[in-house]
Amino acid sequence: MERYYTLAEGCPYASNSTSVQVRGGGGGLGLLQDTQLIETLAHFARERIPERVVHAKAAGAYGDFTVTNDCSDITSASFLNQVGKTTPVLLRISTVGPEAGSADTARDVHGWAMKLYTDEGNLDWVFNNTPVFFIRDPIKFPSLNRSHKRNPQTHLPDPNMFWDFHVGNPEGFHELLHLFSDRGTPASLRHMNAYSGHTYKFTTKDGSFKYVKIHIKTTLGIRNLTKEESTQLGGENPDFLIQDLFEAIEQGNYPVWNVYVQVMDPSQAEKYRWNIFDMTKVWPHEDFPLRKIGKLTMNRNPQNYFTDIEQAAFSPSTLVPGIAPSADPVLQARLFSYPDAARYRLGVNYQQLPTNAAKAPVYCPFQRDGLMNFSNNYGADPNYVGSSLQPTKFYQEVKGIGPSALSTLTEHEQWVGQVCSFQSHITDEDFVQPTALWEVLGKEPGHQERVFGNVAIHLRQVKSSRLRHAVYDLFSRIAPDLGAGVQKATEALVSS
Ligand code: HEM
Repeated sequence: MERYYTLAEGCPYASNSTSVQVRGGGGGLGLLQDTQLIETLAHFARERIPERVVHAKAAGAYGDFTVTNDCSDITSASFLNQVGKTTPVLLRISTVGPEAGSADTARDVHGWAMKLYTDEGNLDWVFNNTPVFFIRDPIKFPSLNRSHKRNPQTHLPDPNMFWDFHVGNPEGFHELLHLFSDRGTPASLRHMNAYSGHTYKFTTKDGSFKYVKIHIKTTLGIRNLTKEESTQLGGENPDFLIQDLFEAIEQGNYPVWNVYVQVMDPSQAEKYRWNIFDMTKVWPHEDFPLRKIGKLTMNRNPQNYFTDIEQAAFSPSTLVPGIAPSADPVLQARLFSYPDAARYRLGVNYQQLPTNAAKAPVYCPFQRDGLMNFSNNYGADPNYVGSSLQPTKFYQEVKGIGPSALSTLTEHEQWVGQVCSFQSHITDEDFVQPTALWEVLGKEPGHQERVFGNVAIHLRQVKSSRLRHAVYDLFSRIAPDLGAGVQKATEALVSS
């Protein structure tokens, strides 16, 4: 049958050329009975949903994760239990601070949110393109982001606020060095890495676990923009990165990443130089080499950006058996914050939206009703857990998993409790890894000099000389030549 337009309830939509009016005297009065006009205006005014408070601007794509190497010795995760096993994936790559309409080539950390639709439920990897973060105490997160966003009076991005926050919270200088290196302006999302940053746990069926950090590395090589290129592209094509990814996939030029883990035994964590719950630190590869587990291929563009990408909700708390959060306080806070954000942004039944719905069977009859519930709402099933009238098993009973090896776990948990008071102290140790990063940048000709200019163009806008000098002092704690180079480049611009 030939298709024709209808209203949302199905009534044929007559035509779009005239609204129903009482005409006379050269004008026309609208009628309440013109449902077509009222519906179209009312729906238009409600088309927008709140944009994400951070990570608003993004590209998205679908693809597959495939296991390439056996890792059943460190995790019981079903999607990882067989070489060659493939899991469908949704990926959303974002900038962090600026709004949805901003230029995606602007200098920023880039978010990497991945939903793996595994056969034991969804797993979200909500990562960044940097292996460390600005803070290690989650209570600072809203202040951090407000300082990167707009001034409450001028409504302008404000470098005074930005550097004021970071001088007051110098644990972020490791991440700042990443941000103001070339890595802060990727030339393409296909040529970019991503990192869990946080320590996670890979668990096995006997209840034992390893600590892991996850690395996703492009097979295409890293490519970055200079500040001149990123500024020019920001003006000429503010959607440059989205377009690059979309067109590459459209042309069958599918980007591929390898996925690795660094693996640490809990006993090693207790003796390690760096606190493994401190997200301003990495585990150097010479201490914990990368172990390959899989590969990721992005091979399908969204059919509809709003339903596939904008309505997607990712959370570090969306986990599957075999992967668990560590005691990193920032990660712990994130486990709460993302579902909370999704309930606000998308509504309480956001898990039912097609892009968020698990492909594995879901049976959650104790979570029902609520606004915009569009499932069958579990019909007549009991709405409380453990009914004897309609008995339902738990995962352990179905899978035959025994009690955990609790003795070692308990001892380790005591250690975990003791080491979690590290957040507010800054010591010289906090500058050791940034110094190592500075030396790595030095191996690439011109990169260190570009960092001077990248910081200077931003820091020059700070009015307070005291604040600018506090920034130079902190960069000097990483490396005297870094502090001096930033100072020289910045002050030259200030006095020009
Ligand atoms: C205390 C620390 C943090 C808090 C409270 C926090 C909170 C949030 C919130 C509220 C959103 C918006 C979610 C939405 O509206 O759907 C978000 C998005 C995001 N965050 Fe965080 N965040 C934190 C740290 C981090 C870290 C350390 C990473 C990376 C390792 C990260 C990666 C992301 C990504 C990739 C997104 C975008 C998700 C998407 O594409 O929908 N965040 N975060």
